[in-house]
Amino acid sequence: MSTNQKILTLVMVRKANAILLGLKKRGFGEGKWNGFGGKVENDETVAEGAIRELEEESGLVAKCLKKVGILEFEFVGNPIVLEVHVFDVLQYEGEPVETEEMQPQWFPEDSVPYEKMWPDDILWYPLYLKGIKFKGYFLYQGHDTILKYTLTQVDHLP
Ligand SMILES: Nc1[nH]c(=O)nc2c1ncn2[C@H]1C[C@H](O)[C@@H](COP(=O)(O)OP(=O)(O)OP(=O)(O)O)O1
Repeated sequence: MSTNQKILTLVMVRKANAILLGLKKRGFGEGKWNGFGGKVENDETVAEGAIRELEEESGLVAKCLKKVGILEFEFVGNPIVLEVHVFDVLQYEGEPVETEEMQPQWFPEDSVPYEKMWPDDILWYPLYLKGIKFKGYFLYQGHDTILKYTLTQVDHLP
């Protein structure tokens, strides 16, 4: 891993035809609805980081996770590349609770609040919701404008 790369997790929870999102109350992406997650610590695997962040931010304990995508984000003028590993939670325990970082809420899958989310979400959520694995790259100017991107379906993820 290059020193300019940061590994992050993004954990998606679904039930029936609804998806659980959290309104980020502070930090990176504040004010946006998003899945749960954050930075992977040095002493944990990416999957362990995903499980830890999900519990910290939503109160849910993931029992079974599947990696569904990898997204890379670059911001003009910033040498750091964010590598976000996206997981689907296949099984979990508990009920979502509001935490210091996130206010969780279920959304029907046909009413995802894309206008209040990262602008890349409307591009890759349709693949995610259909169960298609994906890899993406997005170059941002600020937090609202995507200058260019690539998004591809993949059969396998590392
Ligand atoms: N463009 C993007 N689209 C998206 O859907 N999720 C993104 C995204 N860029 C980052 N994320 C996700 C990854 C991760 O789950 C979260 C950022 O988590 P972080 O823990 O880094 O944020 P914080 O600034 O709150 O970190 P701390 O300083 O550790 O509290 O946002």
